[in-house]
Amino acid sequence: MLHVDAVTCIKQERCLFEDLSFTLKSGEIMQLEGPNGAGKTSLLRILAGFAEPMQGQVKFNQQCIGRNYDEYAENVLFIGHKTGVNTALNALENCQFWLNTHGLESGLDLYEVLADLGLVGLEDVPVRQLSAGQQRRVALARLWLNRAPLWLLDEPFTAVDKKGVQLLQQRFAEHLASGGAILLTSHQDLTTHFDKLIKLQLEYRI
Ligand SMILES: Nc1ncnc2c1ncn2[C@@H]1O[C@H](COP(=O)(O)OP(=O)(O)OP(=O)(O)O)[C@@H](O)[C@H]1O
Repeated sequence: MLHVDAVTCIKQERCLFEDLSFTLKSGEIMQLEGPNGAGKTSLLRILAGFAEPMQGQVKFNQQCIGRNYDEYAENVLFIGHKTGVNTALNALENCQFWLNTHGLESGLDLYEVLADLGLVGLEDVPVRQLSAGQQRRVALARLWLNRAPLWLLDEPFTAVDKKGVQLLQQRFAEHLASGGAILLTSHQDLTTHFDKLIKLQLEYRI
């Protein structure tokens, strides 16, 4: 699904990674590990097409992602540190917005999705009035609303409690079983066993 070919990234005259190559196939989950500043977010942003690598290529289904970016964007779900949630809107309105912008009629009961995420009774509260973990849960509702096969998730468990982490990993398993692929950064180990878990370590280079 995703093919990273000899990618190099330099920021502020520091080489974060050089000649990095790997493949992520359907059904596989990759955890990017490494110390703060190693370049995990920088790599995810390159894979999402938000930043250009200094050298190398990123291919999705054999095609360079820049070649038909709009098509690629439909196939990838990126959830970064900035969650993309409109905090002036409530959880339900955010979900409706995501469904509308992706042109999806999911047929899902949004109240049910938000209930699964532990947001019962909070659907109508502006997101800015929710706790950090609850705001993160609203952002992660996109994992239930999106049909993109490739998920790029930057620290998805930040501020999420243990039960929430379990729920997310359950969702990951469903996504992988239906042919999706996931690349995530996380400073904590996954607690669910995934048969096809690949770990990629980025070192802090000086
Ligand atoms: N917007 C930016 N402008 C310039 N340099 C940046 C920018 N963002 C990050 N960097 C540089 O790139 C390096 C790698 O940052 P990055 O966010 O990719 O690391 P990370 O491995 O995701 O770290 P963390 O674990 O803290 O999230 C940083 O040390 C910083 O010097």
